[in-house]
Amino acid sequence: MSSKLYGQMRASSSLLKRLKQNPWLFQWSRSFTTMEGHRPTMVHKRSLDILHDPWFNKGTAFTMTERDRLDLRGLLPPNVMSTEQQIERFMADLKRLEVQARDGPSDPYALAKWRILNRLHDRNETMYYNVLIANIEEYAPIVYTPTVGLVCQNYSGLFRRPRGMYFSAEDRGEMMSMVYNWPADQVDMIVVTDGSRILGLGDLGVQGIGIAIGKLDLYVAAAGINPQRVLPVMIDVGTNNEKLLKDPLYLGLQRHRLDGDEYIAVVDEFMEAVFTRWPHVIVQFEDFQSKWAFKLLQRYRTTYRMFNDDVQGTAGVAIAGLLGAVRAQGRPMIDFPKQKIVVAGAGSAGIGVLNAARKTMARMLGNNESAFESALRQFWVVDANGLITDERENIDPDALPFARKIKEIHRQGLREGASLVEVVKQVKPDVLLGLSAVGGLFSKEVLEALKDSTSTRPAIFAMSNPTKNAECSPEEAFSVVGDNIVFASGSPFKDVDLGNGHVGHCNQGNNMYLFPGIGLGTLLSGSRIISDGMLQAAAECLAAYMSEEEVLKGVIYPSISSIRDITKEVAAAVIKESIEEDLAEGYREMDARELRKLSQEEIGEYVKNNMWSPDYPTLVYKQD
Ligand SMILES: NC(=O)C1=CN([C@@H]2O[C@H](COP(=O)(O)OP(=O)(O)OC[C@H]3O[C@@H](n4cnc5c(N)ncnc54)[C@H](O)[C@@H]3O)[C@@H](O)[C@H]2O)C=CC1
Ligand SMILES: CC(=O)C(=O)O
Ligand SMILES: [Mg+2]
Repeated sequence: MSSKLYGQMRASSSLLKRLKQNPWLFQWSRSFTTMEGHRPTMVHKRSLDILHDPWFNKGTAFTMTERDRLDLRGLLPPNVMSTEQQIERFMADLKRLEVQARDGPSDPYALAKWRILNRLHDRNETMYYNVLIANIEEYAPIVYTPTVGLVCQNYSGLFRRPRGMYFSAEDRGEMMSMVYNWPADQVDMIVVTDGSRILGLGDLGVQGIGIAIGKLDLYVAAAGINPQRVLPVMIDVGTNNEKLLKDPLYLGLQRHRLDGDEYIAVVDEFMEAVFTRWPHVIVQFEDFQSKWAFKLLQRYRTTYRMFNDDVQGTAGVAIAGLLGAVRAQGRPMIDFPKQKIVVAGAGSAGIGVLNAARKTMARMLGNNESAFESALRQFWVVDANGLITDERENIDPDALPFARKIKEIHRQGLREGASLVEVVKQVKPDVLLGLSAVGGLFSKEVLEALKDSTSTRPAIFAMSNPTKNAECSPEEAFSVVGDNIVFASGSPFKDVDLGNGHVGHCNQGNNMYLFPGIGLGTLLSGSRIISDGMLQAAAECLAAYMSEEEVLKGVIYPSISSIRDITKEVAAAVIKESIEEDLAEGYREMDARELRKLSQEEIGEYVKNNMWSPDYPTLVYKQD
């Protein structure tokens, strides 16, 4: 105890008296003076308990040695901040909010709403999910696209309390033990990203954890996964975003991304660690750059319960929408293989959609090799370098099957690298689908060209996220191409008033209609892996969800207000398929044999009964 403080205490007889009567006050004063004297403070807690205790929490300022001593490694972003930096980060964020509230995005208060919801999430999960579920239409655009994009872009400023785990390149060799720093013994769902391609916003490094949190919010709200059993994960292998590399307040590793075998070794170690601690967990890969999205999917999909949402979830949602667009023309779904489809964007999402659409067409055409080959003639793929043909040098192997033969293309009046507008003019497609991350790519000229479509009802899918990356808005589409189109976008837009009491319907074509059901169905079936058949069953279920009357009105996806119901149906379809493929091993007391005995209706009940609802449980105190 410092002599100065001791002297002050002696001088205060009333304080001494109070100290004698209240020993805890004495303890407090001792710990205060020891802190003054830089002697350690004893704490009787570790891990998240420390971070959730405002008395002891230092947040991002915990040093690495303290993080190891207190079981905090992995529970905080890896860059250790000084006190000054912490304050600077907070102040910079506060200022940013003021600017955004003045002249920010379309909803200037979106970020402020996110903060308020996030604070509630930190304080009271049951209430948070109650609010989210009851107001899903209003708040999905806040916790998910588009606002989650803004949140990720500003995450280093917004970060307050940790949520989820960070496995960084600096944690190599430690992951198997640090996974035990997570307090929950049971984890059902992990959403993991490496932050390399967040929505259409590019490499956001460690800040991409926001997307994993947003996706898991939908897992809880739509699929009824217990919020205590979800885990958002960031694998921080560095960033190639030069702005973040130069920003002293950036919370992630400030080094260029690991690549090649070093990168794979980190992801391998993470997968091994989480499946060792939680053998039944399901891992959703989210927003990995295409370079790794396909490779990691192939690497893990036959050994682990995992899927890639951008490749596989998006594909299923697109197939459901494409089949809806055929029905909206008043034609049977079986006419799908006759559709001419121009796809702008050949990344993880675009190629995922193309592969699934090709397979669906091939199945409808007889499911043989020639059907598989002839289906390819229905697609024209345009990327940043224009139309992809077999004349293209250094073609991405995943895009190769969709490269058009140059002779055929010349006959159509096209060439290698032809622009999107040229392609639309020559092909006159039934469908124009964008997964390019380029806002406004479907320019007035492109949309004008689509007016010559040979379809009775052209379909436009502007699927890139967030809102500013949409290839066009519904207003632009309806006003240029005409009232008789089908329109879908990845982020939500309002319906368009076409005048005379008519409404141009804006569908939200987003993988949120499938991933929660794929996860829930896999969990409740206890399927060993997530097969193509299970994903196909999910897509078909979504396609069949819309009534004839709805699709004829151009409504090809459900309203988000029914997301819990559609998720339940999708989960049931996934379970049924996993039983048929003999992959289901059961879940808890519902073993594989019992599962096989369930009727369609009983599977539906089983799903419903296992969905978590935000009701306060009765609490009983138990001493240690
Ligand atoms: N609606 C939904 O459910 C989903 C939407 N997305 C969105 O799709 C977009 C793309 O995602 P990824 O495929 O993973 O990205 P990516 O970066 O792997 O691929 C982007 C592709 O667009 C191409 N591209 C760039 N400029 C172009 C141009 N001017 N014209 C034509 N193509 C161009 C690139 O060459 C590349 O092939 C993102 O905005 C993402 O938010 C992704 C998954 C789901
Ligand atoms: C929706 C989604 O997964 C994406 O834009 O990446
Ligand atoms: Mg994604």
